[in-house]
Amino acid sequence: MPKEFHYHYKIDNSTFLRGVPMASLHRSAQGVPTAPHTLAILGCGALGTAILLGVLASIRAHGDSLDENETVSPANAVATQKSPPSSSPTPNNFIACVRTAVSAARITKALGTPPCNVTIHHGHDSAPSLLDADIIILGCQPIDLHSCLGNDTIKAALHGKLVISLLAGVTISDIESVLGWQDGKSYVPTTVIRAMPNTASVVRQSMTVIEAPGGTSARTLRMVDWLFSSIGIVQHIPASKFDTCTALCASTPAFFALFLEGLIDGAVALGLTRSEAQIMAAQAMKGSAELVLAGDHPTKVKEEITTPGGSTIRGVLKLEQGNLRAVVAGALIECKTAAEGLGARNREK
Ligand SMILES: NC(=O)C1=CN([C@@H]2O[C@H](COP(=O)(O)OP(=O)(O)OC[C@H]3O[C@@H](n4cnc5c(N)ncnc54)[C@H](OP(=O)(O)O)[C@@H]3O)[C@@H](O)[C@H]2O)C=CC1
Ligand SMILES: O=C(O)[C@@H]1CCC=N1
Repeated sequence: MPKEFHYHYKIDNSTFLRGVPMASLHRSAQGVPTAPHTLAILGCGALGTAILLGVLASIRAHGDSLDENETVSPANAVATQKSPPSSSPTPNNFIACVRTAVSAARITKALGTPPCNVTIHHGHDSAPSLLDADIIILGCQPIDLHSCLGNDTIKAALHGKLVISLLAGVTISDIESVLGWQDGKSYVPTTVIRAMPNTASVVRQSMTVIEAPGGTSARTLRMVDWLFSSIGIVQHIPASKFDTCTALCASTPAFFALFLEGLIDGAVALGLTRSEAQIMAAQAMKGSAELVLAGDHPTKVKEEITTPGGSTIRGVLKLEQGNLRAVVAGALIECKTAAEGLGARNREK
């Protein structure tokens, strides 16, 4: 039987209630502390850790009231939360579950000294830790869905709770069928929602799409919107668009990273240092994105820079010799198809 380990972080010397620093207890409108609310990340890998760090940073930025007035909210986002749900408790207690000690150490290192209560659990049976959780973010690889959720102790620990799946290509019904009880009962007592953030969650700049089945309670929707809008922008989408949005929201940071690498290599070839080129290229990319988020069409951004007979159009035409836009569109389509495949592969198990 594998050994299970727990690491508890105590941030200051304040009194702890069920492991939660008194200073971090959520207060209702009347100023009365509500019960601790626990968010677990089952499969706290690259993305789970980015979300955990982003949410903790959000809480740090807003103090013990968890007031979320600072959330990113562009005019065209369908759903963003500017404030935490007043009628539902927001998480103030966190559990990160992974399989291996190496991954637990990675999270420990990433957390540094967090001003919040976090428990890290590693081992192959996360069920005891999940008993304490109210909301579970599922962050394992799609191929690990069955090994992660498939045993009865885990299912029992999830009974009646909210599961937010990050898994690419894995549908809500895929998860519900894994959670279905083996004794023949057809109902699924766990609420399952899909969310597709990206690794910019760690700097609270994620683009997260959410699929919530009809009938999801308003309270649950407020909670999920608050959670992901605390680390970026949130948009609700139907199931039919999910794989496309997975490619567009979750995979494209890797595309942009490639573009940045090309720019940096070019700048280095021209004599800049890598570090100065990196900041300049990334800030130029960020500023361009901000212009589009502020309402400028990409064509306008391009046309305002390409002065007649100028230098920029020469570079743009060079990119078009490489068929840039068609290549990028094709890469996105490939990504979407591959995301669908991740789910299908899982169903064959
Ligand atoms: N990376 C990204 O940018 C994005 C990823 N996604 C989706 O998010 C999910 C996670 O991706 P990513 O973070 O990159 O993957 P990782 O491989 O980095 O993380 C997966 C984690 O799950 C843990 N795990 C697996 N099985 C169990 C188990 N039975 N109990 C507890 N922990 C378990 C692993 O632990 P251990 O390390 O100890 O083995 C690992 O830490 C995937 O489904 C992916 O499709 C979605 C959007 C973006
Ligand atoms: O590449 C992957 O498998 C995951 C899914 C979306 C982003 N990263």
